[in-house]
Amino acid sequence: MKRIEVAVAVIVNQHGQVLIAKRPEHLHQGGKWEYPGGKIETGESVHQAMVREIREELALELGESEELITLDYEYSDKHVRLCVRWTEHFEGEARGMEGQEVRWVDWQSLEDYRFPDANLPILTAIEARLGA
Ligand SMILES: Nc1nc2c([nH]c(=O)n2[C@@H]2O[C@H](COP(=O)(O)OP(=O)(O)OP(=O)(O)O)[C@@H](O)[C@H]2O)c(=O)[nH]1
Ligand SMILES: [Mg+2]
Repeated sequence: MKRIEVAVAVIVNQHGQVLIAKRPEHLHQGGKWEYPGGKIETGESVHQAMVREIREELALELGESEELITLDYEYSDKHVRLCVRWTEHFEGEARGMEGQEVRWVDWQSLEDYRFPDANLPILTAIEARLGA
């Protein structure tokens, strides 16, 4: 099965809150919460794809970012590589441009939200950074 490469953004504000969005019901893994992002297009770096997706989905402008974790996961119907980056640099107010619900969540509360199965290592990586 083809593996799709996805740029994923962990966006953190000055209060240690992380921005999450709810995936529309009709999409793959719909109804669950996600770190915003989307598919990397040909010729794009992960950072570039992430900046483009966050502009499209949330109307936020991201600044510099750094790698957090890269992980491969095989859903029954889809294989994904999540290239997850970390940024504390953004301008604007997050809005769900595609009608999706968007929330800033204390990092300690992330475990209360249902994310796609692939996501568990991302939570561990966030906790390692913010909980240290
Ligand atoms: N954005 C995002 N995608 C995730 C996460 N976890 C996870 O398994 N995925 C999977 O990665 C893929 C990302 O695709 P997407 O639907 O966001 O892609 P996209 O924004 O380019 O949308 P499109 O399909 O309309 O082009 C989906 O299969 C989704 O289920 C996550 O935390 N954030
Ligand atoms: Mg997306």
